[in-house]
Amino acid sequence: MTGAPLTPPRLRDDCFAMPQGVDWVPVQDALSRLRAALHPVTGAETVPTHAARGRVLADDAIATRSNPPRPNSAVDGYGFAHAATGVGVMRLPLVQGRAAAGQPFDGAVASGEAVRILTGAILPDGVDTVVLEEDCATGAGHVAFDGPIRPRANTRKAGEDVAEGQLALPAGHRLRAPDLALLSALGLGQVTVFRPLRVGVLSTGDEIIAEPGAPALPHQIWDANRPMLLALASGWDYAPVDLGHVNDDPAAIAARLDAGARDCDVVLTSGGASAGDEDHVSALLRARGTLSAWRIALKPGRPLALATWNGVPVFGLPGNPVAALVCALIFARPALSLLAGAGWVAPQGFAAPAAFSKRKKPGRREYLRARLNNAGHAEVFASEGSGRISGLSWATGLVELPDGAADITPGTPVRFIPYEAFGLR
Ligand SMILES: Nc1nc2c(c(=O)[nH]1)N[C@H]1C(S)=C(S)[C@@H](COP(=O)(O)OP(=O)(O)OC[C@H]3O[C@@H](n4cnc5c(N)ncnc54)[C@H](O)[C@@H]3O)O[C@H]1N2
Ligand code: MOO
Repeated sequence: MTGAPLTPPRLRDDCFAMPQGVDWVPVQDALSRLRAALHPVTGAETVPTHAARGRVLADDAIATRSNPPRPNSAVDGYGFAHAATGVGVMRLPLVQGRAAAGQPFDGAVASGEAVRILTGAILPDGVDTVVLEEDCATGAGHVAFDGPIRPRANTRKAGEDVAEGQLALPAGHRLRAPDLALLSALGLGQVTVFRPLRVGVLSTGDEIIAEPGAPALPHQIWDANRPMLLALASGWDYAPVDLGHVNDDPAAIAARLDAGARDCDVVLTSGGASAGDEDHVSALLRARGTLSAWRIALKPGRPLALATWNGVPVFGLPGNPVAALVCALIFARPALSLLAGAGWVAPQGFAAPAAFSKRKKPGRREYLRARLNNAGHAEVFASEGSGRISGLSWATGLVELPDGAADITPGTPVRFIPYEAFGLR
């Protein structure tokens, strides 16, 4: 061979080293840009309230009747007009009949008289106060108790929970079990909600065998990302769409992205996101989609490719399962929530003392697989290897290390974000 000798760069052996001349986008800036670029994409439909858990309100839910609709009793006891009572032992004659929930008292209670009343019963005319039955003696058609009693004691005001015309739940709210109680209590049998976001999930890679348990040669691995991402999507109450697996073949990947863009509102791919010889997803997104050339200062997950394909947002997640999950939780989750009409969401973490030591260089944010030990201190998985899937199961959350340098020793407060805070279940 002739010519100039090959001169390699100085060995750094750090795939997270920041190459010269590349603008690294801090995680927060990338999130802000993503948030600004997206908007809700699903239309609205009407569904019965009982079937609406997990759905996102497309319209404000307004109370068409007050809850409770009329003043009622909060306890089992005796009702009367407060004005006729005073200090010391009261003995009031009992009227015939009673007021019960669902069986209103027929008539009025004169001042100075009392009526038997049960929890949930509308206060009869003339009654504004109720004494607990445990505080009473009864006999010979009378009830006796020790006054004074507070005016309106043991009663509930009409509309004290929600008044007619009041906003019960705002558009954009994702309905949970207690919300179904509220809507039902207000008589709202149907709600207008966004159609569920269709989330396509596609795995790429010549080494991937799509179905676990199917025969695999030593150079082949079973697809771990697709089941994880499909389960994330359904756990977030979206409609997962299994786009399957394709080999590292640009035409096949393009065809599957076409199908995804046709049938889905957003597509999550994994693998081929970085810039290697076989990293066709990022190459395709760059050539035929609109790849935002962000290089995100993040570990793991730096190769995340954010783009649109035929107008549909595509999250080109890294193939390493740990990086795929971190990128899905940090980037896809808030973005999907926004696309689905529920607005941007940020996970709520909290400070926990570290149970580990780590010195971190400035310039990128890091997420570590973590869990709290019995003392409530955050311990981290033994390896930061991005292919160590077992660590994802070992963990109950992530420790987030800030973009700047950090020198963590046992006891240093670190931010722990439980999996639950990412809606992961
Ligand atoms: N020379 C460099 N090599 C790598 C760098 C780098 O900066 N310089 N970055 C590394 C990092 S960080 C990541 S992350 C990966 C990014 O990889 P890609 O998104 O291009 O993904 P692949 O190369 O296709 O796969 C990476 C890894 O993950 C496995 N994989 C892929 N899909 C699945 C799946 N569905 N289930 C389970 N495992 C999967 C794949 O077999 C590879 O082992 O690049 C590093 N390399
Ligand atoms: O960021 Mo790679 O994203 O570590 O595995």
